[in-house]
Amino acid sequence: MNIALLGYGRMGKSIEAIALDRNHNISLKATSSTKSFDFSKTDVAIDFSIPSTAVSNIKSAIDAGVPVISGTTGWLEHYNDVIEYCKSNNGTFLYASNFSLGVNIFFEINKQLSRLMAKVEGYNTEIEEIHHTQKLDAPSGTAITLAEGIIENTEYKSWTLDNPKSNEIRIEAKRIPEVPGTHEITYNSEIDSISIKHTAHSRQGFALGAVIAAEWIKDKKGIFSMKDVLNIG
Ligand SMILES: NC(=O)C1=CN([C@@H]2O[C@H](COP(=O)(O)OP(=O)(O)OC[C@H]3O[C@@H](n4cnc5c(N)ncnc54)[C@H](OP(=O)(O)O)[C@@H]3O)[C@@H](O)[C@H]2O)C=CC1
Ligand SMILES: O=C(O)C1=N[C@H](C(=O)O)C[C@H](O)C1
Repeated sequence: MNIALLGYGRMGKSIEAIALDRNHNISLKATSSTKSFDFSKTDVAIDFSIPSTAVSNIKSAIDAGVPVISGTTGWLEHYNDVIEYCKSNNGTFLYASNFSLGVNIFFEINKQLSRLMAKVEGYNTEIEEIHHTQKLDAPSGTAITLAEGIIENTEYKSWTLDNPKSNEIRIEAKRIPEVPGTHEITYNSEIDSISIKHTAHSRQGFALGAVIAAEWIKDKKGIFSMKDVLNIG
């Protein structure tokens, strides 16, 4: 399969290594200096770029009739617009805030724990995420997905990075050099605390998940998520 990399930074390069290892070719390596994208030899596009350019990258692939997956975070206020664009152009699109298998299992554990915690009183929920200091967005896309999983099952209505109201989940975003991505959810009461935590040891899990998603989506039409790819949840 021929893969276009829309973004050739830390993730683009990790994806390239895994894609080549799985006998794929890289048809395009786009960076901030790439003027236009030539998709003529591309089967699937993978966008891991920056928040301000993700939407136009995704739409370019849809315009070219190329299935596109995106792992770029920090652009989700435009998610519905992209979905409408994809549907009206009969395109193929998959977004995941986190492509790693471990985190996608963690998303399901988070939802199950939140269902249990909704049945008891006296606990406050907090999410902590830690990433490297080059990260442009806060909170992480993964932390937002975790918060949404809790909101779905509890009385919480939204999340905040600031002082939380009683119906808000506080997300603390820490930036520490070289950390690939750590997420922890804690339920605190006066009596005890319950925590679940996922720690990425490298970017390999994100990159492998993205290549697996690209292989899966190649000949499909529509809007998908990692739940479709991994058949979990
Ligand atoms: N969903 C997931 O599993 C994961 C998501 N991410 C997310 O992926 C994104 C990328 O992360 P990371 O690789 O670490 O970031 P980097 O900063 O290392 O890479 C970003 C890349 O995007 C390129 N870029 C900038 N503008 C454009 C443009 N207009 N068109 C095409 N490419 C462009 C940059 O070009 P240049 O080199 O010229 O600056 C660079 O190559 C982030 O949003 C991050 O949060 C990260 C890990 C996992
Ligand atoms: O920027 C990163 O590095 C990461 N971003 C994603 C996010 O915002 O959740 C996924 C992963 O945690 C690494």
